[in-house]
Amino acid sequence: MQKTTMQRLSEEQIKSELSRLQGWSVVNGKLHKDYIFDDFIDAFGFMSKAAIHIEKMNHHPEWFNVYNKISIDLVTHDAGGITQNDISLAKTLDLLKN
Ligand SMILES: C[C@H](O)[C@H](O)[C@H]1CNC2=NC(N)=NC(=O)C2=N1
Repeated sequence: MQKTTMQRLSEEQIKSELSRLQGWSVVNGKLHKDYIFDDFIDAFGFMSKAAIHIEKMNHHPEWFNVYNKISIDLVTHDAGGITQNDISLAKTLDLLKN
């Protein structure tokens, strides 16, 4: 698998990206959002659908599911911070959620 070098975004760049996203914030240095679904089946369906895109992007979320809730944290481990890959994944997840 090819490794792409990704630059950590600056505080300013993150702030500007956040202003164009809905419901995302930075928590403990990671892009964070909680999604609420009707039930577990809906939440799990979303995760399955998202998994296809995640694999294609080769960029993986930290996520935690309990029943109808998915708590999502996005960070680029290779870069040790938030990169454009995290922004792209946030946008992809939001599109799949709606
Ligand atoms: C080898 C492979 O490209 C890396 O491990 C990828 C896979 N998915 C990844 N996902 C995330 N969130 N951060 C990474 O640094 C990362 N690196």
